[in-house]
Parts: sequence; structure tokens; C-alpha cells
Amino acid sequence: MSKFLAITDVTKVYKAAKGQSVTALDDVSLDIEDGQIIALIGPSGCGKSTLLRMIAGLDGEYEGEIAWATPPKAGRDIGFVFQEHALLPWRTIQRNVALGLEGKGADKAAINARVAELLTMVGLADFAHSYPSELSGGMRQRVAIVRALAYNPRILLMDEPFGALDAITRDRLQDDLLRIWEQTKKTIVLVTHSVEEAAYLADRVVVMSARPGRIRAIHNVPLPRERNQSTRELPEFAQFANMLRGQLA
Ligand SMILES: Nc1ncnc2c1ncn2[C@@H]1O[C@H](COP(=O)(O)OP(=O)(O)OP(=O)(O)O)[C@@H](O)[C@H]1O
Repeated sequence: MSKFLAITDVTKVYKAAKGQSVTALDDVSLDIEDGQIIALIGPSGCGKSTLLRMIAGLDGEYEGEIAWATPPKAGRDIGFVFQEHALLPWRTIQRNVALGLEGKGADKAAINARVAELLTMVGLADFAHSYPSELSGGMRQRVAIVRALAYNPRILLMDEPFGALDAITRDRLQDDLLRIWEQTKKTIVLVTHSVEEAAYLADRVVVMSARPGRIRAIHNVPLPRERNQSTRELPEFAQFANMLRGQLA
């Protein structure tokens, strides 16, 4: 496994109104390996979303360094999935997924083939011509994930992607994500509030502490791949999740 991204001593200060400022990230350093799933956990306001934004290049004003082994191309190499699916309500599912591919030089037949492949991957081929309002929350979020994968980004940044879903749907989508990851081996950085989700999905878990946001600990997840529902039954799973919970307290 090779180094993909090196975050070194990154400090981010937001200048707020009335001259006040908020240190959202304080001297954060983290190496991300190619093909790994990294989970970021920490109390509300500790800077998890800020760190994703810095990695995504959405805000270039920070101290420190974010160095890529191969610098990403804008709009192509970084896929983003948010808590709310952010699908366009007036476009069909097929055309929502096609969004990232249009205007990138691919012809219509190639785009349609790629979209069909992606929708099949998440079991939604039959919904290609439906509108987002006709799908459940879990189905919409699966569309958001494959839309982010459509242009084959090198990294997927996910900010609480399953946070708005009920527990059963959430478990199902975690398995969908693992299956997609097994197939694509994308590098994934995932923000979550759930220690179980972090333990189930990640290779490494980064625990952050609040105000100012610092890295408290980085853990290798002591669970074998491939993971599936029986992983949740392992004593190591509960032990690891409990240990993470203790570090958040
Ligand atoms: N655009 C902004 N302007 C000013 N302050 C901001 C801005 N964005 C975030 N902050 C502040 O930076 C800190 C970190 O916010 P961030 O959203 O990164 O935290 P988080 O860990 O993702 O929180 P949560 O888990 O609640 O989503 C917070 O104190 C927040 O108020």
C-alpha cells in the first residue's frame, strides 16, 4: 500500500464576525494510504467536516500542508457524498447519476452504459427513470454514492452519509458501501458519529477532540476483511467500539 495523501500540521482558523475567530483544526497531521477506508470520529464541532473540506480543496485558506502523491484534477478525482443526498429533484435517477459525466467528453451511449452499470451495482437499475421523490431515503443515498463514483474519482469523501437513515437501512448501506469498496478499492475518508459504523467500515479510525480540533488517537481496526454482518458478532468488534466510545467521552 502506498501513501496517497499526507496532511501535515494543518491549522484552520475561521475568522468570524466581530473580529472573533474559531480554531477549527489545530496542527492536524494524518497520512492516508491508497485504497484504505479512514473514519473520522469526534464530538460535534471538532472539525471533521472542516478537514474534509480542506482535503477536497473547497477552502484553500489554512496553514500547513496537504500533499498528494498525485495531485487531484478539479471536479474529477474527488467524489463527495453528504448527509443529505443532494440529488436534483427535476432529473430522473439516471440523469442524476449522469450529471458528473456530462460535459466531460464521453458520448451519450458511453454515459448510459456507465450509468446502467452503476445503478446495477446498487440494485437500482429498475429505478433509472424514476424521480428522486419516488425513492426511499436509503435508495436516494445509494444513488448519491454511485453518482459520486460515476466519473471514477480517486478518493471518495463522505460526510455523515448514513446519518439521516434509520438503523436497518443504515446497516444495509454500510454493506453496500463495503461491497462497492471491495470492487473498486477506492480511498475513502468518512465522517461519522457512530463508533460502530467506524469500526465496521474502516481500516483506520481517527479520533478527534473538540476545540480546538486535534487528533487524539489513530487506531488500526483490529478486524479481518472481508467484513459482513457476522463481523458485528465478534467480541473484538464490541471491544473496539467500546474503546472508541471511551475516547470520545
Ligand atoms: N464557515 C465557517 N465560518 C466560521 N466558523 C466555522 C465555519 N465552518 C465551521 N466553523 C466552526 O469550526 C468548528 C468545526 O466545525 P465542523 O463543521 O468542521 O465540525 P464537525 O466536527 O464536522 O461538527 P459536526 O459533527 O457537528 O458536524 C466549529 O466550531 C464551527 O463553528
